[in-house]
Amino acid sequence: MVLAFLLPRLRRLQPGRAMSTATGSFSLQQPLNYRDGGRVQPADGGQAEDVYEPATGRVITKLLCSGEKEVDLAVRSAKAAFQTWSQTSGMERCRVLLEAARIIRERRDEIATLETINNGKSIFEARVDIDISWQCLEYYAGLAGSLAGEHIQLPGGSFGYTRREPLGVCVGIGAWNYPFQIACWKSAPALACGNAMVYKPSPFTPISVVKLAEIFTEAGVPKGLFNVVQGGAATGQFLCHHPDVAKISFTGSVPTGVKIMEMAAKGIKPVTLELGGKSPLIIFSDCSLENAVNGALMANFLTQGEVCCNGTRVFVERKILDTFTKEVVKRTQKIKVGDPLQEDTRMGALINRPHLERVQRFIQQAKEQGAQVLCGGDLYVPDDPKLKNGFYMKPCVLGNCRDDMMCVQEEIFGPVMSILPFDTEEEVVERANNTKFGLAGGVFTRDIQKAHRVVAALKAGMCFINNYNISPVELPFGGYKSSGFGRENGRAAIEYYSQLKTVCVEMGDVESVF
Ligand SMILES: NC(=O)C1=CN([C@@H]2O[C@H](COP(=O)(O)OP(=O)(O)OC[C@H]3O[C@@H](n4cnc5c(N)ncnc54)[C@H](O)[C@@H]3O)[C@@H](O)[C@H]2O)C=CC1
Ligand SMILES: C[N+](C)(C)CCCC(=O)O
Repeated sequence: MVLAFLLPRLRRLQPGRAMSTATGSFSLQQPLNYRDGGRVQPADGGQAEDVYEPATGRVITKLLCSGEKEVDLAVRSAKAAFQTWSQTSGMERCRVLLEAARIIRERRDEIATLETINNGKSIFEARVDIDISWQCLEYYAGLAGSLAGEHIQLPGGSFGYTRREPLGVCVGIGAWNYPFQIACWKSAPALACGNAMVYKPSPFTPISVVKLAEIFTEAGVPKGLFNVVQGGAATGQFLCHHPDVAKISFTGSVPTGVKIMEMAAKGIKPVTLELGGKSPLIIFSDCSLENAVNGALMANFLTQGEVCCNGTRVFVERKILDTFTKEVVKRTQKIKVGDPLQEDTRMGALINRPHLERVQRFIQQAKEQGAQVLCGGDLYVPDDPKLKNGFYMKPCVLGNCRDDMMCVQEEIFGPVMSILPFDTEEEVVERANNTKFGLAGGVFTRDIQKAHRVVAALKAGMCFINNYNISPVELPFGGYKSSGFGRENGRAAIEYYSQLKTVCVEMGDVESVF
């Protein structure tokens, strides 16, 4: 069972507060910025952008982009909240974060519904995202009380100790594929460590993060500790350049990651970069075929394939190429695409029209370069008239692929799997690593030595053996090479939201050199 890791946690779920919004009926008038404990209109900027419901192509609200003044107000407010929050004990922070986790769990359906409306992913998946989100808050709540330094003995009874201190106002900049979850992956460790955060979601998905801000306030974080500013690149730049910002954690594309690092360099600000990928999934002939097929679907088709760590280069040992491919194609054709708020839908709509067209161009180019479309790839227009203008396509499996094709080299960020045959372990490891990215990788085999040997050789930050794309919050997540650096989740993230102070204590007299 691919989702088995979640089941013990899901059993603890309280019944969700049901939300009955139907696709095509949602609209929002409330302001989308959040500052000092409430929703506000931005103080300046004000350029309006349409926000869409991908399932129908409708505009559901307008986003007002924040200008320099608004960004400054948000950072100032966070700085003031930091003064009190950073002085609380870890146990106090733990209690507040646990309360926030509890509220998210209670409003799971409501938040998942908003996420589905604004992102286009199926409600089934959105609920899993929200579960991972509250688990993340619970996890860092648990760590908050035990953040500690070391005590080191020195000669003559002298000693030193280290303190793990917060950084100050951290900036989170998120992508549109996991709007609520990305905000939790950043804010939970940031707040647990005693920091404040100003968060800027993607302008495509501005809605659910404001709910998170409201929940933090309700749970008892000081006003201003978690502020939201809305906008695109210009707003992001104001944030990155702000002198009172201590750290930037970014999730998004490689080109933007480069710009973020350049801006951070000017202020000597530490950065966490969670960037794109083109990860390999290696299927050996001695695998459990059923698990490998399930794994390949998990690795390619969650959130319409708009997942950074997707295993989109599926290397299959030639001996089982035909059997594996046949089964993967059969299962892919059965994926129910359509209204994402329907309980039995498993693939919704892509984020917007330009992105859908970009994915289509990749498929067209793949065909021109000699790949064979084994299934899907075409636009899909559901029968339901209200979905006619939605951004749907059928999940696609490409055969006859070669390593030099664009579809195998570039991140498509859509539901497109490329199948590549291989003959030997040595060969496949070399080909798997032959990429500028290094976010994730996976291997399916029953041979445990081979499994560990292969993942040890993969140049990627997040490797899976006999599964793919599950995300226990206890495990660090992040990339190698152009996929970025720094880690989210797990104990490792603490290091990226705190700084170490060393205190050297003299118990004797000063022996001066002079
Ligand atoms: N490694 C990871 O954890 C993840 C990586 N991604 C990557 O993100 C990409 C898709 O997301 P997009 O939102 O299209 O990426 P993007 O890079 O266009 O935008 C990401 C965020 O950065 C902001 N931004 C854009 N230009 C900026 C600038 N000059 N200064 C400051 N902020 C700026 C955007 O408004 C948005 O909030 C894919 O390449 C994907 O691989 C997406 C999700 C997770
Ligand atoms: C949740 N998971 C593992 C499927 C994806 C997380 C990374 C991302 O934001 O794309």
